[in-house]
Amino acid sequence: MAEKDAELLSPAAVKAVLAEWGIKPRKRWGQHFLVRREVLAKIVEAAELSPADTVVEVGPGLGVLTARLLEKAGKVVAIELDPRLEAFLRARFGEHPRLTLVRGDALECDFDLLVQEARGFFPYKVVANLPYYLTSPLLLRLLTSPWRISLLVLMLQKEVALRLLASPGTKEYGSLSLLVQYRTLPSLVTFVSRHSFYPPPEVDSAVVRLEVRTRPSVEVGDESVFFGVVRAAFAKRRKTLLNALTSSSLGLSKEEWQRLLLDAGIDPGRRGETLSLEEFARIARRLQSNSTCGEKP
Ligand SMILES: C[S@@+](CC[C@H](N)C(=O)[O-])C[C@H]1O[C@@H](n2cnc3c(N)ncnc32)[C@H](O)[C@@H]1O
Repeated sequence: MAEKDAELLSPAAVKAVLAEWGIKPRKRWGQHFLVRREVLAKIVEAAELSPADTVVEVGPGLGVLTARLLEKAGKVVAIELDPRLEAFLRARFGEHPRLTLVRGDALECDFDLLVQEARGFFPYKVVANLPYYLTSPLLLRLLTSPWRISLLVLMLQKEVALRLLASPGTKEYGSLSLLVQYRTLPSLVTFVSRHSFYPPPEVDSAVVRLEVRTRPSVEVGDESVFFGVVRAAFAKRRKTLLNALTSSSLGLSKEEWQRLLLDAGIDPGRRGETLSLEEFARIARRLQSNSTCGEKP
């Protein structure tokens, strides 16, 4: 296995294996294979794996990361969409006793159920070099499902990584930053050049580590109200918070929003992108206390 690994860590080796198996990489499935040993090492290190860990890997591809996860973790559940790569992986890993290979779309899978079926341990970790098109929908699903995940270590497009880590008032800050920072403690592991992949993508990447919080970072009451306020504020980035909220479907008049924002200690003339998580939470809590009293402000 070690020898085979070494072979798959150069563009020439990956190219040759793909040709041998008649696999043409599909751009729309984000098939850019990692060929840098140091990056693999950083991903595995950031996941802090032990034999007590179960890892779900999304998109194992040719299995370079899978092999390293298997060296450190107790169990690995790998979900691959492409039947051609699934066939390759089955040949590569054989009947590995600690690997469960699932052929399917990660967006359709219930991760908790897969781990349970694989007799894995909870909470588990998610480690993946993600196809770019999948990043936002998958993150949304992973962070809004009641699944028992303790940590995510993900390779994603650099620009998306910067959005996850962004602070209020920056152009990268948006609803994805808020969701991630609400649910997790995010940190940057490393930036990764496009030349670390074969075939190289058109953008650079980054690895991020998202430590899932046991409790969200702020008290928001009903989360659907909180995320409704966040979505409304960012739907019209150029508008003031007052105008963005008034034109949303949240149901208050301009005067009502004006009063609610002032009561929450927030200047209605600010833009949504300048508000911190705590300030959004304050608006959401006010909105809920209004409606539970049956009285509009
Ligand atoms: C960026 S490549 C990473 C491959 C490998 N892990 C590596 O690091 O070299 C993304 C992988 O995700 C797979 N993939 C794409 N869409 C997927 C989906 N919806 N569910 C599961 N796997 C998917 C692709 O076929 C590909 O193997």
